[in-house]
Formats: sequence, C-alpha cells, structure tokens
Amino acid sequence: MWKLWSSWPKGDSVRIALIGHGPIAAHVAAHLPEGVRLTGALCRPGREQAAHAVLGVPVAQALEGLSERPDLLVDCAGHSGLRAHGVAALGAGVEVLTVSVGALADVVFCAELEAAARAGGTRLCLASGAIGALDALAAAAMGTGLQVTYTGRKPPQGWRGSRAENVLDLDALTAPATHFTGTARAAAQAYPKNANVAAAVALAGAGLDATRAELIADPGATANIHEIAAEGAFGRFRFQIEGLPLPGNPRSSALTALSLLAALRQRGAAIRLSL
Ligand SMILES: NC(=O)C1=CN([C@@H]2O[C@H](COP(=O)(O)OP(=O)(O)OC[C@H]3O[C@@H](n4cnc5c(N)ncnc54)[C@H](O)[C@@H]3O)[C@@H](O)[C@H]2O)C=CC1
Ligand SMILES: O=C([O-])CC(=O)C(=O)O
Repeated sequence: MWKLWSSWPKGDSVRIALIGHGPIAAHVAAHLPEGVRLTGALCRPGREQAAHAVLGVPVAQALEGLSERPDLLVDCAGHSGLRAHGVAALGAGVEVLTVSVGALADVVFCAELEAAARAGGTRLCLASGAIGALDALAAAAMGTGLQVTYTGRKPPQGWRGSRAENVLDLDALTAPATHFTGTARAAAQAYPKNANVAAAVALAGAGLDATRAELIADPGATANIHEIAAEGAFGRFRFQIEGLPLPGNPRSSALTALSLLAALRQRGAAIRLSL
C-alpha cells in the first residue's frame, strides 16, 4: 500500500552515524528504513569494541575519526552524548537528530546548540520520542491561554538510577508515589534519563517553565505511561500512552527508537507530515 512517507526517492540515500550503542541505538541500527545507510558510530573512550559488536560499523570517539562523513548524526545516547558531540557536529554542518530533548533545558547549552546550527547552516531535530500529540500541542500554542500538565508514570524499576531513589524506597512501594512535581525544565534537568518527554511536551507547547510536570513510581503500572492534559483558547485535550519498554532498558519506551526510524523515513519523503 502506498503511504505518504513510504520510501526514499530511487537512487537517493542518506548516510547516518549513531551516538551510543544502547538499546535505542541497537533497535535503530537493526531496523533502518530503505535508503538509509549506517556508516559509523560514536562511543565513549574504551567502548569501541562493545559498540562495534552491537552495531557492526566503524566506531570512533569523535566525528572526525569516522572514515565517512555522515549526512546526519543520530543521538541515541542521552544527554552526555548530545553534550559531547552536538555542538561540533552542527558547527561542521552535520544535521543532528536527538532523543536527548531534556538537555535543552540548560539555557547555555541550548544557546550553544542553536549558534552552532546557525553557523553550520544546519539544524538540530528533536525526536518525538516516547510521547505523541506534539503536533496538537504545537498548534494549540499558536493560540492563547495554553496550560499544560504532563504526568510520567513508570513501574519502580523504570526509575532506578534516577533521583527517585533519593526520595523513595523503590523496592518497598505498595502504592503509587509521586517523587517530583515542578516545572518541565526542572524535571528534565533532574531526570536526564527519564524526563525527556517532559521537555518535548514543554517545547512543543507552553514552554519549559510554564509546563507543569509530575513524576510517579507506580508498582501497579505495567508500562511507561505518559499523559498530557492541555487546555486553552483552542479547547482541551487529554492524551495518554502506555509505552512498552525496549528489551534491555526498562526506563526507555520502544516508541522512542521507532520515533527515530519514523523521522528518518520522513526525512526522505517528497510528501511529508508538516510537523
Ligand atoms: N526523548 C525520549 O522520549 C526518550 C529519550 N531517552 C534518552 O535516550 C537515552 C538512551 O536510552 P537507552 O538506549 O535506553 O539508554 P542506555 O543508557 O542503556 O544506553 C546509552 C548508550 O549511550 C552510550 N553513551 C553514553 N554517553 C555517551 C557519549 N558521551 N558518547 C557516546 N556514547 C555514549 C552508552 O555507552 C550506551 O551505549 C536515555 O538516557 C534518555 O536520555 C530515552 C527514552 C525516551
Ligand atoms: O522512554 C520513556 O518512556 C520516557 C523517558 O525515558 C524519557 O522521557 O526520557
């Protein structure tokens, strides 16, 4: 069946490199859309062999170390990956697609990324990641009076290694427990591995300081549940998604990797969704 974004134009192809070799990167590498070629990956020092074993492509610690210059660098690593490589790539004119949306909550870093993208004549694209409805939020933000609350609910193991552990005994929970309420900016900065969705919702809609966020560890949850409640001159909507995690990391919803694949497929389409 023909779809808007079914394939790249014949003969055209895009070369991508990945940052990271975790579950998101592995899924992307294994499911690349037609016309997209993985030519390399960036890893942390000492992780070359591990990264090569997962991805099967040349691995380097920096973009200049890759034998083939990619058209697009896809950050699947998290905030430290975007911090390590984002500015250099953009400044060199290489487009970057990132899952590390929460890293933009740091105003200084965000300004550096923007300046580098302008200098390099390219852009930083934010993946929709584990959430949806960003198109409706972006449209609603063009009207007045937008108010948005984001709620992120995960099973206790989805919060391991996060600040939730400072507030809660995750192993002992018998009922849902809120471990953060505040702005989306504060959530994104305090939970770099768990609240990229809060930042994506905020950047699409009411902004990082006006979007309210609540993060909950819920022993009854069987998925990563993300909810948006939005209201404004446009009307109101509620959106909820129950995202199943990727094998290998209970924190990260599978939809995150799929959103990167969707962005890659759309990038080559002559007719595409406008957001
Ligand atoms: N936007 C969204 O909706 C979502 C975003 N994420 C982000 O994606 C990140 C990655 O997720 P997973 O693959 O599940 O995590 P993971 O932590 O299992 O894997 C991360 C990978 O990146 C590598 N890495 C870390 N720092 C690096 C650096 N500076 N340079 C090169 N490689 C580096 C690690 O060695 C590892 O291979 C999360 O930490 C989170 O920030 C995750 C889920 C949803
Ligand atoms: O994968 C998810 O469900 C969400 C997540 O970790 C994030 O927002 O960083």
